[in-house]
Amino acid sequence: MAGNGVFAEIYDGEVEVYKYYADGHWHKSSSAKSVSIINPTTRKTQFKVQACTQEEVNKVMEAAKVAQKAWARTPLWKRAELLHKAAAILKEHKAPIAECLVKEIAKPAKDAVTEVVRSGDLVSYTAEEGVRILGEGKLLVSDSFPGNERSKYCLSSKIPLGVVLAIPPFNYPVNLAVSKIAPALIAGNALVLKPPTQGAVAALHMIHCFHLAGFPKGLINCVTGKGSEIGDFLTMHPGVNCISFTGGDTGIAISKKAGMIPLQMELGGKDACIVLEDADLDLVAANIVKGGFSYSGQRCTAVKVVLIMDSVADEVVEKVKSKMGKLTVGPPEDDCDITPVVTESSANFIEGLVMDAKEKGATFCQEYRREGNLIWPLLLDHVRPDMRIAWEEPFGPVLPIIRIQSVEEGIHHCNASNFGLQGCVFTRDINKAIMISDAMETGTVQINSAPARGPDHFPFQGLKDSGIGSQGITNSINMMVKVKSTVINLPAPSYTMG
Ligand SMILES: NC(=O)C1=CN([C@@H]2O[C@H](COP(=O)(O)OP(=O)(O)OC[C@H]3O[C@@H](n4cnc5c(N)ncnc54)[C@H](OP(=O)(O)O)[C@@H]3O)[C@@H](O)[C@H]2O)C=CC1
Ligand SMILES: O=C(O)[C@H](O)COP(=O)(O)O
Repeated sequence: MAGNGVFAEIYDGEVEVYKYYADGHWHKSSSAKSVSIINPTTRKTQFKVQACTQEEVNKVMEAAKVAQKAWARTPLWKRAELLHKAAAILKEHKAPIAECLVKEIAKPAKDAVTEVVRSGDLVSYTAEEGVRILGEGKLLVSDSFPGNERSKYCLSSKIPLGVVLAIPPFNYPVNLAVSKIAPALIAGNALVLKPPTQGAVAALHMIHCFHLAGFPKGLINCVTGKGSEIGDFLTMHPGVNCISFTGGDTGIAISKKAGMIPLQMELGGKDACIVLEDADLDLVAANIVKGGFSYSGQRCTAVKVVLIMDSVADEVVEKVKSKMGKLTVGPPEDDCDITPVVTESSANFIEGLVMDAKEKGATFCQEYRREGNLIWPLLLDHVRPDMRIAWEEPFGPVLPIIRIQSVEEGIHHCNASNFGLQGCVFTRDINKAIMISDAMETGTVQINSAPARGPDHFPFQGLKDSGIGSQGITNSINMMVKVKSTVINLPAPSYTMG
């Protein structure tokens, strides 16, 4: 059960508020204020977390800075050992953490468990990858540059950045937190996590698993509060040496305000699915349903617009409709496919897109139905570029289909988007697939499968408004270090003899 057993320490039962984590301990905020987490299904307060103060953030940053210096001196194999321990504890306690995900973000029960297990695996893989890539440096010799003899040896190695600020979004509050925490730690950095409000309690449980693993005090910290209230103070804090953020347009605002520090931004997407006439239409339909409706479309990598050749559109629409009819709709506890979207304002936003499409003449393949935050899956056919849903990201179970007359028209629509996260193309012709992939202005193109971030060691990046930098385990480790060179100057040129 959440907040019980080994997790009792993180909960203040008297006032029913979860504590925040700093300097190796669980604390109540001096603000005496809390932030409510609303269960998307019941629309009632499920949990409360501390509203941390600026003073508390200052203390966390100071402690993190001190702890980081000692951590950077900790042998790499020991850092990896602790990460492996945390991963095992996380997986051992998957049930109570998954329970939080069900209650806070209405993630279907089985997917909630998968998120925690995937997170444990990600932490272990990062430990292994870190040992490999951080254990190696480079030796450069000077005589490769014109005019030089071999009188200088340059040793370059990877050193930590300092304090990494991690801000994940609501849809993967555990997995997208550890995808920042583990690379930061293996690389010798300290970490301050600001979890999303919806998902904060799952994140606090996850942090407790790192606490139980025995990381040094002050190295890992988790401050809670509304992003709109403490977000700016955190992201503009002089103690922060790197920000790794996943979320929506907030990330664009952060990148304008942050100082001269490395940024890793994974933002929104409008992932297009381009379907050619020669595609395997059963495969297409299965991937449209999986890609468009998993976790009710609340994935940055969800299929968010289908661009389909007119000649095969009718057949695909029928196949998709038939598969959508089998999706179960209801509470996450029952492991339904479609569950309530995260907040009422999110449901209202989705409804706004649907009503705009209705007014402008889109074809509704199902009746629009909503109860509270629960929106039934909806396919909108004959969507045109003048409709908002052709461009905006619903982050809900509503999928537009735009019929195209040529592949060029599909590529043009995809590239006219301000987003450039992922996209996919369905065809049996690999040559065409490669050429379309090259033409699509997105960070990743999937051939004959729906977009997806995983496996978690694959590079994952967005172009344009979809992000800065690249994630994936290896890229995240490399992003959270800087290069240090030490140059050995020899008294005379020296050449290695054969
Ligand atoms: N490319 C990717 O990998 C992904 C992108 N996304 C995108 O994220 C969006 C949905 O996620 P959502 O969580 O609603 O995104 P938001 O951008 O609203 O929030 C993301 C995180 O930022 C915090 N935050 C809010 N305001 C500030 C601020 N001023 N300064 C610092 N942090 C702040 C939030 O905290 P709080 O909850 O307290 O407001 C939350 O932890 C969609 O657009 C989606 O496409 C989502 C997942 C993955
Ligand atoms: O937040 C998201 O939506 C993810 O980064 C996408 O992850 P997934 O493709 O594994 O669902």
